[in-house]
Amino acid sequence: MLTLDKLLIEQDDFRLCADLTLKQGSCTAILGPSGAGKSTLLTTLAGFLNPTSGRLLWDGEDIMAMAPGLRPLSILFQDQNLFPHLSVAQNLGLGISPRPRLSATDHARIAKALDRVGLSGMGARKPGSLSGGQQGRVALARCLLRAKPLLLLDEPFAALGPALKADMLALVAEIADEQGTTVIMVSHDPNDAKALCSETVLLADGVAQPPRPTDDLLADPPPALAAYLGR
Ligand SMILES: Nc1ncnc2c1ncn2[C@@H]1O[C@H](COP(=O)(O)OP(=O)(O)OP(=O)(O)O)[C@@H](O)[C@H]1O
Repeated sequence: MLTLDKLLIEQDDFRLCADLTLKQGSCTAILGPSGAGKSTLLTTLAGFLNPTSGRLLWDGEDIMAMAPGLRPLSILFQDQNLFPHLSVAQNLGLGISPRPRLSATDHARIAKALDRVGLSGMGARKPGSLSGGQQGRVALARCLLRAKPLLLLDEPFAALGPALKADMLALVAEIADEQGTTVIMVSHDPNDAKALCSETVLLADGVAQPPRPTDDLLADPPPALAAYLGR
């Protein structure tokens, strides 16, 4: 269970309060107008930004004092964060260990992860020689290898066409299901929320509201969400 306990995030004159709980293994979308603080919230969960006050608990343990790399989570951004000078396999190796030299076991795990995301045999390629969709798969494979219990997605597939994006969301759902991962996904597209997330947190007017069933929220959106959806 992930608990945002009276979290207050402030940046200059921006303020966001979050007091809510996400169930283990759940998949939650974060929807809200531009500038509402969706990315800021993920950045705070990931440990790159300190909140002004409040606690962040994973399974009852306060993880706020943990450095980003030690938190029980992986984060996937739109730009995928792949190192261009490293091969796909080396990029994936960084998900397992910071050592430059990988063991035979590491190589076997990397090959299996590549296979899982449909990129068998592409380990020697450089990210620049892959399509955007393939790069997304590599980044997802790296999260798979890290095998952290929490996966944060900040619009990672926004640049992909609708069919590819749907494929990637389906793959995330499958992998999260297999690993029992708790997923939090920022998106601008309510259809993404519907496709992947049974629950949605609405961010508006400085508040992250407790999660509600996505279908209910979209069928009867509160005014801030209705305005955002153009209804
Ligand atoms: N480094 C920063 N310093 C000060 N304010 C910031 C900083 N980064 C973001 N903000 C402000 O925080 C607020 C939330 O920004 P954020 O990027 O989290 O919103 P968002 O909901 O993800 O928006 P979008 O949907 O447009 O990506 C905005 O008002 C933004 O101007």
